Amino acid sequence: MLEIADLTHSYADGHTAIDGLTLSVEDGSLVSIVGPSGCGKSTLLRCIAGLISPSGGTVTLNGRPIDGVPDDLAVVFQDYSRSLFPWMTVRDNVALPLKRKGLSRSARREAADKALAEVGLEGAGRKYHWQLSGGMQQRVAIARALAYKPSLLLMDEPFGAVDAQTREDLEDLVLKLHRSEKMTILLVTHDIDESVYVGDRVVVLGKSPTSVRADLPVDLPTERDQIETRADPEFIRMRAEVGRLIRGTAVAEDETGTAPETAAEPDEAETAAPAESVETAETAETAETETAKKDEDAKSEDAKSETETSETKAETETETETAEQAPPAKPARKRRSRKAKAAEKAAEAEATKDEPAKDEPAADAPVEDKPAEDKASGDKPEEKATDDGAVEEQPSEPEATKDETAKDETAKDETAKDETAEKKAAEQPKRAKNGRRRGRKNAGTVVEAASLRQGTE
Ligand SMILES: Nc1ncnc2c1ncn2[C@@H]1O[C@H](COP(=O)(O)OP(=O)(O)OP(=O)(O)O)[C@@H](O)[C@H]1O
Repeated sequence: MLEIADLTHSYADGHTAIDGLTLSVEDGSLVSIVGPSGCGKSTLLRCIAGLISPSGGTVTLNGRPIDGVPDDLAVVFQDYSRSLFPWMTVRDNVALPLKRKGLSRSARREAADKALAEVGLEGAGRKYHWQLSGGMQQRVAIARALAYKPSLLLMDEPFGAVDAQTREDLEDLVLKLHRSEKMTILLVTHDIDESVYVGDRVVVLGKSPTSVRADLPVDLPTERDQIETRADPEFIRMRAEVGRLIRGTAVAEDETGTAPETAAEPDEAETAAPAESVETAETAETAETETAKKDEDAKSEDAKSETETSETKAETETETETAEQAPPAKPARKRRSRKAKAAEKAAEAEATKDEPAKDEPAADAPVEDKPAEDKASGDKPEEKATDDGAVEEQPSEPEATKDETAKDETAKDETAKDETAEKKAAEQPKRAKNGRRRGRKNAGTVVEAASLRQGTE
């Protein structure tokens, strides 16, 4: 049981996002949360996830006050590209949080495969997420939450970045998993129809500073169908009511002239600045989470190249190496010749092959085996890197490569652009490794803070 009592949160700049919000969520229910843009939905989820400490009130999960990210909680955010690691296979991404549960490697992989099968991605485990469509990537993110088996799953606009058809498929997937896994789900959405379609209840939040404006039970058959349910008179009535409540919030407050226009809380300014504030907060949060994850993963990845028994030693050595070598790694790279780079890539590819070869001899070649997808390996990571905190530093590498090519090579270097997909694939873990090393530099304190669990994104 999740219980939120008289929750209040004001940000450091004095803006109050939540004011006196009270809500109870029974175990096993799926509650949709809707509200006007900027009202405080994400702030509420972050308070529940323990990612921010509320200014006032209490949040308790199964009787325990939340004062950090609870162990049995998982979060799925809208932007899956931020939460999946490009240097890890889909399966390893899904298995990663399970380290927190102390499962053996084989148990983690088994659980990951099972979760992937549940979201319809059996067979995709050996690929990288950037080889998959947006909808498939979000399935991976859902599978990761699923594998973790949280008692509470928080979803913040989880289908906001996919097309309409995929969105419907994912809604049905969540409904199916909710029924089979019986986990409690809180789903924040902007989509009124979606809130009614998936929810057992729809909680409508009021304008910022938000509190619960209405808490409506959804009186529709448990089995939902995209065509029939949406044509159900009760569905139509509900969506109209929720719509009125959301719009009514703005109208009622506008009419009173109290909320938006006061100098104390100018709403226009709030919505102009907020977008950036929110983005900044999310980016920082994701970067922190990812840094924490990178740290965890880097330890594991480094250790993988050693024998099982020498894991600790490998980790220690790599840490030392990182501390000493990480800072100069980037400039040094720019000066390396193509020959040296090629040798390095080959070595890197070999190192990468070593790891899966232990458990699954053919698993190392998800990219190599698929020339058609190799183009993606050259393009997608760069794209992702642009807006992906985790990979933020990675894009500089392809750029650096281009610069170098321009400076040091002549027409011959045009050929370098046509490097085989194998080389690009081999380069991917290389970039990733550099990213991990950089990330690790900052990871200590984040891991110490420990508020960000592997199960959160
Ligand atoms: N880090 C922050 N510092 C200051 N104000 C913030 C911060 N994060 C959010 N806010 C403000 O708190 C309010 C609620 O933001 P929040 O992101 O929770 O709203 P939301 O309902 O999730 O928005 P949206 O529907 O647009 O996703 C907004 O006015 C926003 O500007």
